[in-house]
Amino acid sequence: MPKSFSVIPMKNIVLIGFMGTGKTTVGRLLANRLGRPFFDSDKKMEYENNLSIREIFEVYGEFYFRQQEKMVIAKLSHYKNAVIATGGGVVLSLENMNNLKRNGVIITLAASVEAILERTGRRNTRPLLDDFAQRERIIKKLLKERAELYYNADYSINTSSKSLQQVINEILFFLRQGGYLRGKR
Ligand SMILES: Nc1ncnc2c1ncn2[C@@H]1O[C@H](COP(=O)(O)OP(=O)(O)O)[C@@H](O)[C@H]1O
Ligand SMILES: O=C(O)C1=C[C@@H](OP(=O)(O)O)[C@@H](O)[C@H](O)C1
Ligand SMILES: [Mg+2]
Repeated sequence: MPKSFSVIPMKNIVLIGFMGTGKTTVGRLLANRLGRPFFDSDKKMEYENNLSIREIFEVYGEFYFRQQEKMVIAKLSHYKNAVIATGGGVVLSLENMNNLKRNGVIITLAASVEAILERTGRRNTRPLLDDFAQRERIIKKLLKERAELYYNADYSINTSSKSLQQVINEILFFLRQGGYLRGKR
């Protein structure tokens, strides 16, 4: 019998949620905390295409981006013990969600329009929010379209007025309560 807990295959911890809710940042910190590998579907797509997300949108368009996203999610879903941050639009595909759920516990990060505006305004890396004058309207529209899809999760956290550390502690509490973590961590 292996002594180390880490070799026991465990579910992936998958973060979903709208742009700017903190998936990439929280995912990386959580993975460090748990000593698990971290993957971000956008980063993996950028690496595999040798293009930034912005370039993929500009050169090939959103449809191609969504196809690439599906391929990356299908690959990541075969991993074990990982923390996976997804892009905000991953919920648009039921195939993505079914893949992620097969071996993952799904956690939604949510945030108010104000927090999303503030957090996504720091760096202009999201092609869907390029039109600066229309950002608030676009965020509200997309949130409305997707709201129900983000409920497709095992747990949900409103991060609006929480620090990164508070968000991580809340995730850890949920994971421990749910028996998703084994060992001392
Ligand atoms: N709870 C939080 N409190 C304050 N800032 C946050 C919080 N969560 C994320 N951020 C910041 O918001 C920005 C967007 O976060 P990011 O992880 O890229 O979100 P996502 O991957 O969900 O789009 C980053 O600058 C990040 O540091
Ligand atoms: O919501 C979306 O459709 C998108 C979210 C982005 O990821 P983040 O949620 O990490 O910003 C990125 O995948 C792309 O710009 C499209
Ligand atoms: Mg991200």
